[in-house]
Amino acid sequence: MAIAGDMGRENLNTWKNKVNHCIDEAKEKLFLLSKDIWSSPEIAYEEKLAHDRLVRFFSEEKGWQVESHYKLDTAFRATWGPFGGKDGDNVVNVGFLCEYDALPGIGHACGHNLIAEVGAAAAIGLKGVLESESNSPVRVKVTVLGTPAEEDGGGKIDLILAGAFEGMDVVFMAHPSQEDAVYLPDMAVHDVNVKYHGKASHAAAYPWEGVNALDAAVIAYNNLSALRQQLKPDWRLHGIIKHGGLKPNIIPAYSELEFYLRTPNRDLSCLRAKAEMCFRSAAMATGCQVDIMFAKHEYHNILRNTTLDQLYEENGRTLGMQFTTDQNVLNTPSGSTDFGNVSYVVPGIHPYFYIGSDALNHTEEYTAASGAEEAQFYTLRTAKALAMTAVDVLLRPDLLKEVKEEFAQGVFCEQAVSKSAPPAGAASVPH
Ligand SMILES: NCCC[C@H](NC(=O)CCN)C(=O)O
Repeated sequence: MAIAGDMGRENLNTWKNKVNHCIDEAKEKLFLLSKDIWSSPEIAYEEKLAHDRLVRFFSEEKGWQVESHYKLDTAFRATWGPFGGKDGDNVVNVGFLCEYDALPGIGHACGHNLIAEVGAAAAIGLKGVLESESNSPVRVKVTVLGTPAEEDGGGKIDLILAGAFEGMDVVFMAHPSQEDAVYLPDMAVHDVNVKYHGKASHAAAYPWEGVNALDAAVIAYNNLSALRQQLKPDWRLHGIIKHGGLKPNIIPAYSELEFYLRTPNRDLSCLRAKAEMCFRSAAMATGCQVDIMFAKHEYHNILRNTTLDQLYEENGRTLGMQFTTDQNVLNTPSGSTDFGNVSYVVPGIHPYFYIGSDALNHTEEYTAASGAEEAQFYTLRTAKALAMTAVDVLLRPDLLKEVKEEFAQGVFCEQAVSKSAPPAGAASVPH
């Protein structure tokens, strides 16, 4: 990777130091932003307070154009620029993503308040250096997208379909974890909701008149547990019984399950077909009617961009990050994210970051860690590494071209591998 002649390493370092300085200067208000989001956890598509708080944050900053309720009720967009370069130059549009949805019952147990903070901090850092350096060789626009509903539904996929990512050249976000990792293998996932309809009856007086929907749910659950043993080691299949009846002496007329089906790449069709047989056979065994409703969106696996990964790692190291080398962590399928779909439409990165705690995501301990002051150092360090990587993309000649070439090649290869994968945002499949 080359460094510009007249914009050599010294200049690059000056820019990066300024980025870090701007982020440090804003640290109090960034912590307040994060803490406010953390204190009022809201689930997917209901992040009204978080939306309003982030909109207020960017409206109070100078120079940002802020669009509330941008294409979705709880999404927003804040843009700054174009700035620098010469009139008529191509504009490089750098995107930072904020997530801010919480989990039901346990609040910000995945630390999405910190994702919002990282996105806001990195954007402020990049804008800060561009403003203070009047000689930006490229014409730059900074875009912050507030993307709701990562834990459920896939707000980023809604936004992709609504055109919100059009015109972006590169996109950055980071996710809290137990370690710093440039990349962890996030999987494709398709959520499915299953309802069994039976017939109520007195469970002791005339049980033979009933059709037991809870039995159907339990049989389906067991079918899927048996299926799991036959699946590839890197596939995942897991779920809950959401409704299982009202009272022991009423044969349950209704039950409901929710399952997530995951594979390492976008072709979920085989797992979907196998799971469907499990659900249908349980209906047949019990005489229930079944409704199988797949979620409207599938999440894709993340398409890696190693050019960006490498830069992020270099920048992170200069800030003292120690990236995990544990092969178990690096190669074990982690969860899923709707950033996977973004990674197929815009080149980008989604590194993971340590937040000062060994607690595991989706636990109450992680909720506490996400709101703790200790997480702040790591969160801002991550924002700095992202913004520094954006500086590399802007200042190093031909780097953006390299990033885009790798992206195009990656999309092409993935398409060849999973020819049968449905397009992003495939319609829900009622049965
Ligand atoms: N229904 C989609 C679930 C997404 C969820 N995401 C996370 O936990 C964020 C960390 N990757 C998941 O269960 O993977």
